[in-house]
Amino acid sequence: MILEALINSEGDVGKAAKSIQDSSHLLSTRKRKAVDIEEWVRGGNNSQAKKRSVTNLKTEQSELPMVPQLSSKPEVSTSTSKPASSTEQTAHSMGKKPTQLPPLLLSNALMVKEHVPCTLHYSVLPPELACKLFYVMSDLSNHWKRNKWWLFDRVVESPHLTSFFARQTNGLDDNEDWQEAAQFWYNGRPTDPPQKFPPEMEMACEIVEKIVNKELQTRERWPLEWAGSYRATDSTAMWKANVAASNCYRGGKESVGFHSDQLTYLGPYPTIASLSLGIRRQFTLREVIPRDQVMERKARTFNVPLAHNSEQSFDDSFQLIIMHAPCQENFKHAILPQSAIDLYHPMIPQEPGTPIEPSNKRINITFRFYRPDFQPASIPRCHCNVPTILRPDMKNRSDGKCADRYWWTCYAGAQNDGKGCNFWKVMDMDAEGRGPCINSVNVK
Ligand SMILES: O=C(O)CCC(=O)C(=O)O
Ligand SMILES: [Fe+2]
Repeated sequence: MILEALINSEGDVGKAAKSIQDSSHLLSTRKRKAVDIEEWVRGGNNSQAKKRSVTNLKTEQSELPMVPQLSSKPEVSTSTSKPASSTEQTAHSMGKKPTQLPPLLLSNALMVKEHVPCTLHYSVLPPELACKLFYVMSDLSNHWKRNKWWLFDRVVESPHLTSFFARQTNGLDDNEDWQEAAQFWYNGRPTDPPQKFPPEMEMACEIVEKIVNKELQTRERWPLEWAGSYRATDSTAMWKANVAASNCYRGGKESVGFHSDQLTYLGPYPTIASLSLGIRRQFTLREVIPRDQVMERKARTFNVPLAHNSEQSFDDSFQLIIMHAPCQENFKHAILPQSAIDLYHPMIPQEPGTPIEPSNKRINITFRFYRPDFQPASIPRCHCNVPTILRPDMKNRSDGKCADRYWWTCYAGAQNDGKGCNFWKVMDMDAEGRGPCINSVNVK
């Protein structure tokens, strides 16, 4: 409903807020309205969010990627879009959301594979490497930051710490200056120069790449996936990581709300390999129901417990989850706050001869491939002269299976008092000279 109000008011946040206020579909108290906005930020229908009081919201806002574009009014022809039927429009304008089913616990790798476009992998790293990597990242995280952006009339912060790393080379050639040459943008502003992969992260990445490539051999490929060649000793390599985003959650309260990862530099149908170290937390996935199926399908939430690498003796100890295509297009994911946690007991002390200190931290490293055909220089700019972001049209999946349309939209508002422009453009892979993609090289 909030997104619709924004569209109807041509991206004017003030007008949108006023129309929501006037709407008879929302409850009348200010408190309830704030909770609705929170639900929207988190992707909606989250019973935990419903229970939280307004005063908690400030510390529990989710990170940027899930915030819909603040100016979503199309300024180019939408002739490729499928008009909503009147029933859908009525359902949508009444703010109806698909009924939720109770969450399903995916407690083993088979269940994960069956229900979501992800795979789970056990005991990925040698236990000592996993422990050392935890210590390295935990120390580095003392200097990490919370993401900040504008939401309506206030600045919000991500409820966890985050940092960005770039690998020595870009995965395509020996160019070691690639990250200095590339100015990435995030949250509507240029990012700080990325850090280099520490040696332990590089070792972990090489192991993760092998697992991802083995898995990809067995999977269906999607038309717009990258199909270029990688610099790899293994000629069968279908995926390389050249960047990593890392998150640190201290205790059970730190979290990340429902979002799908920004595709601006990843391109459509990315593969993202997400490694968990430290305390066990639950990874939650929720399908986004296409608009034309809202009346007949129910949305389900899936919970996947993710544990530290070295807990290999337990059957339910997972440490690497690979989000395959089309996870970002069809699902949102989150690490929701939890009231109780078990401390992590590292297997070796940080310094030889010192006592082992239990920790309440979870470190997550998501290894990603930034595509050469989605380099910063090739990203269209909006009327604010800020690089746009690439968003999948999750709600209008015409075959009901995957997004077939992506938009470039203004994101300048995230750093500019919430004020962006109306820029909105359909991404056209061929016309923009992007690729090669799986569909153009005829690989199944
Ligand atoms: O911590 C996690 O497992 C998820 C992190 C995440 O979703 C992200 O970095 O985009
Ligand atoms: Fe994410």
